[in-house]
Amino acid sequence: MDAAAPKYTHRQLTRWMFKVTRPVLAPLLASSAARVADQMLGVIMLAYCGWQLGLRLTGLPHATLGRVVLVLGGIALVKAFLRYLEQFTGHFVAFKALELLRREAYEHLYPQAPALTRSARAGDLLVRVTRDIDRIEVFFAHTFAPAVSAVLVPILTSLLAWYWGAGILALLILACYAASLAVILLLDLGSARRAANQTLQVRSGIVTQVSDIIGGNREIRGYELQDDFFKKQQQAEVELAKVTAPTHLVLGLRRGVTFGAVIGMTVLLTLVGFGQVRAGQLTLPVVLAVAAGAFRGWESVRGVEDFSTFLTQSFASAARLLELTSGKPVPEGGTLPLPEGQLQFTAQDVDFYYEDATGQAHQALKQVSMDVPAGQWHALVGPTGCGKSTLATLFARYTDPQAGQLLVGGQDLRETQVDALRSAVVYVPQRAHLFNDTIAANLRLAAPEASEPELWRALEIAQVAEEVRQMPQGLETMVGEKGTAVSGGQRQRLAIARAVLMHPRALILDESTAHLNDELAAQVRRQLREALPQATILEITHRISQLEGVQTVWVMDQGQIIQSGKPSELAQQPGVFGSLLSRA
Ligand SMILES: Nc1ncnc2c1ncn2[C@@H]1O[C@H](COP(=O)(O)OP(=O)(O)OP(=O)(O)O)[C@@H](O)[C@H]1O
Repeated sequence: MDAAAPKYTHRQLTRWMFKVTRPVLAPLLASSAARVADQMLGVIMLAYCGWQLGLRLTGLPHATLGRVVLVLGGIALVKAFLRYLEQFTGHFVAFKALELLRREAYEHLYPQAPALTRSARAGDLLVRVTRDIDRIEVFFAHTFAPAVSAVLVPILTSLLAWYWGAGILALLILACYAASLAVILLLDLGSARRAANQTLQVRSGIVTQVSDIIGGNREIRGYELQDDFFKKQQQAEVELAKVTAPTHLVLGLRRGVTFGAVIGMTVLLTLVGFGQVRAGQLTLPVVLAVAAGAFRGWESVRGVEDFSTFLTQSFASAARLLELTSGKPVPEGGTLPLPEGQLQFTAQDVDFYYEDATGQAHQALKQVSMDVPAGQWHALVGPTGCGKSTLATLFARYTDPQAGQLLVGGQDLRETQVDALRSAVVYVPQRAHLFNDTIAANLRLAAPEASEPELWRALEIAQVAEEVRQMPQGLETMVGEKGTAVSGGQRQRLAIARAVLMHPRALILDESTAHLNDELAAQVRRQLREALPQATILEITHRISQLEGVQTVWVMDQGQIIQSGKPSELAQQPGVFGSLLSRA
């Protein structure tokens, strides 16, 4: 997946962000109002100081120092309260926006799984649902209120100047603010936006690398590849420094421009103001009040500096998240209940393609047609990578084929209710995932109401009960992250036990006994057959010499079914099955 942002316009992204975070719009407005009021009080404070200084310099009646301090202290108190209000509502908005965005992401991810998780890079996915969401949150925390105050504070400041009779100075303030805003925003376009997109891409690559390193730690140590991986990480860091350089250049330039502009504006206002004082059109206190107030009001424009940086990053992140959440839910539709009775499966002229990271399609299944008779045990065999798992996941409707049709009990899978299908047709994947929880909790994922005796029964069928009994914590044993605290064979049998608890009408076992010795594997198969006498069982296996009780075997090669029949018949015929058998 590419992190390219231009897929969506800023308008589309803004509309999407506001749509997702609609519930926080009211506090967002409150936060913005508090910010504007706070900054305007800042303007008034400094203008008051300028005014009092002007009165003193011109010998006009002025307030005592104590009174000035009292007035400033009073304003400061209100200002502090407004600042607190802005921060409080701003943080409320930010955390609520985080929650809403996360919910939006996960709500859209689940319907796309498991097709999405089969193809997306796990690290990149992780970055999108964590870092990208954090960046979008910044849009609400640091972007909206500064944008509002950057527009309103200059207008209100110049209105104040106009109210004091300094019309020309008011116009000058507006012109200076507008020019600076334009420069800041223009300096941000182009290179900075591209840099933000590239940065996200590189960062996502780094996270993918890190998750790869953590996952493949044993291999890296085993093959002594630490230096290679370290160098790879270093290269990525260098790349990151390279792509972030334009952003830093723009930031530095902008900081210089804004600092120069604030000084320039204050000097200009003072000079023009003095001219007007000399011409008798304005008084010195007004000029000093306006110049000081305008100087303070600059804070609002400075906020735009940060805001435009955050905005660029937020848009880039929003584009990546929107791309993820707008992925097509797989599968869709399906209103018919599952047909009654034993389940028969049919594939008719099925083609399936995987898309790689560059968007190129690779065909995994070619014109596959097969009939899996109901209520018997069948096997799917073939060399590695020939398409067995792909075909099996299509029967559980993890995803849909690009061409052809799949039927269950004579009914199109696309027309069948997905929930009904998934609770009746259970696919036990090659690398079944165990969650970092107890054995009991992992089993109850399939059947939350299952009693302890039911759990033990399922474990017995899967031939793992004895081992669990011997564990000090028994059913309460933690399986560790990704089930690393149990052996590969135990993990597989726990996954089988979990499937058994669903009382499936059809079971697809994808190399589910690969880690077991022949004898244990045969026991598991026998127990399963006894426990699920009516179920249709399709087993993907490399254990080709152990197909006792198997009615039909399909042999696949390079995405096609090339042989099918009873194992004993196929063993007599020339072909792939015979040669696989001779090697077994
Ligand atoms: N998520 C994926 N993205 C891209 N290509 C994939 C993906 N999964 C599988 N493939 C490719 O599709 C083809 C069929 O893969 P599949 O896993 O179905 O084969 P298999 O027969 O089950 O292999 P094995 O016996 O090794 O498990 C292979 O060429 C594989 O590289």
